[in-house]
Amino acid sequence: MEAVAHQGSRTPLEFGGPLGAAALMLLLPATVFHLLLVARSGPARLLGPPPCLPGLGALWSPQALLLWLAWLGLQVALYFLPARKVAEGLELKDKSRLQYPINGFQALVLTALLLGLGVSAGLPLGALPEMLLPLAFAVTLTAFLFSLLLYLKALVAPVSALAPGGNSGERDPVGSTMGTHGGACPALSPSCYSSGNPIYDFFMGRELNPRICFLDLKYFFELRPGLIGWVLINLALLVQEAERRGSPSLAMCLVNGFQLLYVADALWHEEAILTTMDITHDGLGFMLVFGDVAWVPFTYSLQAQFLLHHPQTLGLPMASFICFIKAIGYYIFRSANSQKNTFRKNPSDPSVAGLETISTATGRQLLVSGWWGWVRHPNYLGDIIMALAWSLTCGTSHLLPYFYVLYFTALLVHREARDEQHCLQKYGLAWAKYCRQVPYRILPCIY
Ligand SMILES: NC(=O)C1=CN([C@@H]2O[C@H](COP(=O)(O)OP(=O)(O)OC[C@H]3O[C@@H](n4cnc5c(N)ncnc54)[C@H](OP(=O)(O)O)[C@@H]3O)[C@@H](O)[C@H]2O)C=CC1
Ligand SMILES: CC(C)CCC[C@@H](C)[C@H]1CC=C2C3=C(CC[C@@]21C)[C@@]1(C)CC[C@H](O)C[C@@H]1CC3
Repeated sequence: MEAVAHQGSRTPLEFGGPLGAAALMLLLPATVFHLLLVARSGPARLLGPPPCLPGLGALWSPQALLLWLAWLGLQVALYFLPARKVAEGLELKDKSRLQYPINGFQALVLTALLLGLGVSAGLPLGALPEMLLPLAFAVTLTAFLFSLLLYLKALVAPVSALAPGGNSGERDPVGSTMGTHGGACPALSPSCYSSGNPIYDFFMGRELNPRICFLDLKYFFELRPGLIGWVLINLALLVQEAERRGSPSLAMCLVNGFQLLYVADALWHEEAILTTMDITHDGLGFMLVFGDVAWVPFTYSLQAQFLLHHPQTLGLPMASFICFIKAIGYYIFRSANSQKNTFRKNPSDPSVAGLETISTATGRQLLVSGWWGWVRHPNYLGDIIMALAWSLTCGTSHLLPYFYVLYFTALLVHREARDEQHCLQKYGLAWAKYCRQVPYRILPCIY
């Protein structure tokens, strides 16, 4: 995922430029299908070939497409229900701020209630695991189609609506935009917000906050259909395991509980997503659309998929040890995220007022003690520790369930590098000082 410079440009393109983007557009869906196939195979080899390649008949199912569209429709409807709060996003280029409903947790609870009603009325939830392959196929097709519509929409969007980054349109400190055609280009020229390569722009996305009325597509996709869909798939795998074996295993219950906690936590702290680089910086293109709706539900449920086909007996001592690891990871993840969010909202809040800070030229401050004085991304460390706990529920006989830990570590290392660049641009010398005071990025004394 090394950055390459576009010809004549001053801003490097990400993910290896157009070639890398094209390769990822093939590789990411191929990985989803590979994992779905090997998880149900006897040897469950992460690196081996899948037992057999499915034909179009096994992939294409109109029912799966209908099910996916119905799920999407349900999540859209829940998005429009009255929210406990309407939050404002960060200030945009034209000085306006967008509004976002804070009702993701409510959507999760209502989905659970509707599902409960459905199951008591005879909905065969345990049949869902048999549909994972055609479902993933339908979701992948719609992700391609939807990204194409977004790409076309961005062609007619005003320049003020285009993403400042992800497509080599980073702002330099004097307000012009470092474009792709060599030298600084005028901030209002659309070509400054495009790599000039349709494949790259399709992959990275160009429009920052595409909306259909009040429906903010990026915010919606990042938190609703895929994230809640992940919990639903896990639950369906648990139900099928109970149907096959009389009761769900301890390992399956732990994975379901841990990942439900993770999703519920994200939805409970939904407002925090508004300051992430995905929302404030990246365009909405294939990477995020596919990542949100296909990659998250179908690969993040890998441990539960593996457990259905490869039952593990987990003794109480091992289960307690795994719960302990999960608790440590969650504690670091949640306290670090909350400390920064509280500090950003109100630096004089008693819980953060005593922490040491560095002032920056923007008027904002950086924490240099507490969690953020330990390493520069304590929340990533907590997240990786939790990922390890999820995989440990699957035992140590196979590498496959550890795919998530490996992928996730790579994702966060790459994300940390991108965030570092943004912070260096934003905070300049103050960021360099922070890096000197807190030299390690994610893992104390090592990285
Ligand atoms: N499960 C998954 O697939 C994924 C999970 N995640 C998780 O989502 C959460 C959010 O991650 P992400 O958005 O990447 O990044 P962070 O929440 O770590 O946010 C980074 C931002 O925090 C601010 N910041 C950095 N250092 C300091 C400091 N010392 N003091 C004050 N502010 C600071 C900067 O923004 P500013 O100064 O502008 O406020 C920086 O850009 C994490 O817990 C991560 O683990 C993320 C990606 C994928
Ligand atoms: C397909 C590619 C390999 C990359 C896709 C990336 C996406 C899967 C992730 C980008 C940022 C994400 C965040 C979350 C889920 C994964 C994606 C969408 C969270 C919502 C997970 C829960 C956390 O509490 C907040 C995260 C914010 C970023």
